[in-house]
Amino acid sequence: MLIFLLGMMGSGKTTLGKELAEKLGYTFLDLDAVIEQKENRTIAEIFAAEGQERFRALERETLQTIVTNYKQAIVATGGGTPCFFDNMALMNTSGETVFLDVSVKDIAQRLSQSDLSTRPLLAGKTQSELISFLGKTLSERRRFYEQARHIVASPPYTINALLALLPL
Ligand SMILES: Nc1ncnc2c1ncn2[C@@H]1O[C@H](COP(=O)(O)OP(=O)(O)O)[C@@H](O)[C@H]1O
Ligand SMILES: O=C(O)C1=C[C@@H](OP(=O)(O)O)[C@@H](O)[C@H](O)C1
Ligand SMILES: [Mg+2]
Repeated sequence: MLIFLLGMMGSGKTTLGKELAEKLGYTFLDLDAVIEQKENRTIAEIFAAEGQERFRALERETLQTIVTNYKQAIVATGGGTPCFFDNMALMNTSGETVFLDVSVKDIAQRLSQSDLSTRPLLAGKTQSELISFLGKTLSERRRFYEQARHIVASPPYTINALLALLPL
């Protein structure tokens, strides 16, 4: 089975995805990391050199390659993945989708302790700019995220909450 983790930057897709893959013995794929390997440059470098539009095209292409080549894996998507092209439909027809619905307050708290420069959409923002950007972005993206088959909406967002939802 393919399991796609969806949600905002900082919602824990990469962290929980790794843990879940280890627990289930599945391959773990982080969509951003696969793009970086393929391109031999970082997400920040892709945005800086070619802009978000090119990144979204690469993201779509990579998602399609994963869906074609893997039958069993946990896929941590990027925060924007569900919101471009028909990526949401592609994921819903290829496996199980889980939206990690973490509050803006919790996300901002987590991200303030991380290096924002690796996430080009957040780089250089103050804490109050970060909170207002995350709030606006989540309200625009929610309609895509809510197309996920499963939603994890209560803290502490553990893998046990994920395991309880999935038809394994
Ligand atoms: N369940 C959690 N509780 C608290 N902090 C978390 C949790 N999951 C992730 N984090 C922290 O939040 C930050 C972003 O996590 P990450 O997995 O990179 O998110 P995403 O891939 O969704 O952007 C990291 O610093 C990580 O250590
Ligand atoms: O929300 C977004 O548009 C993005 C999220 C990032 O992934 P994470 O959600 O893992 O930070 C990465 O794909 C890129 O910086 C754009
Ligand atoms: Mg990630």
